[in-house]
Amino acid sequence: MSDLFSILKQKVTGKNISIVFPEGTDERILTAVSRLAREQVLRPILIGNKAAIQNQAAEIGVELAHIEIIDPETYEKMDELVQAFVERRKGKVSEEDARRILLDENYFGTMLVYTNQAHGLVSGAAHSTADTVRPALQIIKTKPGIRKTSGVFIMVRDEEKYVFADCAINIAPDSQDLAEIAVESAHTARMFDIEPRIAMLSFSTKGSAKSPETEKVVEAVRLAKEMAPQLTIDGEFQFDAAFVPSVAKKKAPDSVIQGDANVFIFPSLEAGNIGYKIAQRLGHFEAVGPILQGLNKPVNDLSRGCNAEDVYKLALITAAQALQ
Ligand SMILES: CC(C)(COP(=O)(O)OP(=O)(O)OC[C@H]1O[C@@H](n2cnc3c(N)ncnc32)[C@H](O)[C@@H]1OP(=O)(O)O)[C@@H](O)C(=O)NCCC(=O)NCCS
Ligand SMILES: CC(=O)OP(=O)(O)O
Repeated sequence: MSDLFSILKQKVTGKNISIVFPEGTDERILTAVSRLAREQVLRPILIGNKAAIQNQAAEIGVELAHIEIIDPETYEKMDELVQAFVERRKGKVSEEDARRILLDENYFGTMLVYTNQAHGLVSGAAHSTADTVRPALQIIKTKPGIRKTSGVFIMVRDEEKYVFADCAINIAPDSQDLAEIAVESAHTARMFDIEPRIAMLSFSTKGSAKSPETEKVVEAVRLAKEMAPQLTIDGEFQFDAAFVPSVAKKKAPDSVIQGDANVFIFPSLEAGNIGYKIAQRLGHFEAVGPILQGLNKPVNDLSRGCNAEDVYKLALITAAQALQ
C-alpha cells in the first residue's frame, strides 16, 4: 500500500470510527470489511439480511466475527428512524412513504449516519451513483455556505498523486459551480498532503479558442480567485498546458501554473468521468473515489467497476473525513 493510504490508516486506527456498508452481500464489500475489522482499523456495519450475508461470506471464505449486521426489515428502532426521516424531509414525504423508502439499504444506511449511529457510509459497488448519493443529498445535505456537493477522485500511481473533479455528480456545472468545485477540491487535496496547484480544464488555453464553453471556464477562474484569493489556480487550460512544462511555456508562458498542476477541474461531468476512467484504465492510475466533498457528514460512492482494495481505501478516506 502506498504511503498515502498507510498514513490515512494510521490516522484512523483506534478511533472507533463506524462506517456503514449498505451492500452487505457484495463480495468486494465483504472482503474489504472483513480486512478492516481484522486489522481493527474501524468498526464496519453491514446492512442486509443476516442469513444472506453470512451465506455469501461463507461461500467466499471471509470471516465476519464481531461485525454488526443490521437488517432494515427487522430493525427494532425503525419507528424512530421513520419519524426522523419524515422530519428531515418535512412536507416532501409521508410517513407511509418513509416506511417504504427506508427499506432501501442506501436510504437506511444514510439515516444511520444522519442520526449519529455511524460516522460515515460507503456504497456504490452494486448501485449507480444516482441511487447511492441521492439519499445523502436529501438527508445529509451540504455544509453551510456550500451550494453543491461534487465527486473527487484521488489518482495514484507510484509516487504520483493528483486530484480530479468533478467526475461524479454535477452533469452540467456552470461557472459558479466550477469555482466552488475548485475551492472544495483544494481542501480535499490537502487531506492527502497535496499542496493544491489547480488547473481549470478546457479544450482551449488562454483564449486559443472562444465559445460559450471556454467562456464558462474563464469566468469560473475569475470567480474562484475571488472566492479564495490565496489559492494557486489558473485556466482555462488544455490538459497538456496544465501538465507538461514545455507545453506550458509555449501556450501559457505567463501563468502561475507552469505545467505543474496537481488538481484538475473538468468543465463537465462528461469530461471528468471519461477523463478519470481513461487515466485509470489506460494510464494505470489507481482511482480511489468518488469522494463526495462539501457534505455535512462523509458519504462516499464507489464505481461499480471497483475491487476490494478500492473499497478498503475508500473506507479509510471516509473514516479520515469523519475525523475532520
Ligand atoms: C446527483 C443526481 C443523482 C441528483 O439528481 P436528482 O436526484 O434528480 O436531483 P434533484 O434535482 O431531484 O434533487 C434531489 C435533491 O438533491 C439535491 N441536490 C441535487 N444535486 C445536488 C448537488 N450537486 N449537491 C447538493 N445537493 C444536490 C437537491 O437540492 C434536492 O434536494 P431536496 O430534495 O432536499 O430539495 C444527478 O445529478 C445525477 O444523476 N448526476 C450524475 C450521476 C452519475 O451518473 N455520475 C456518473 C457516474 S459516477
Ligand atoms: C464513478 C463512476 O463512474 O461510477 P460507476 O462506474 O459505478 O458508474
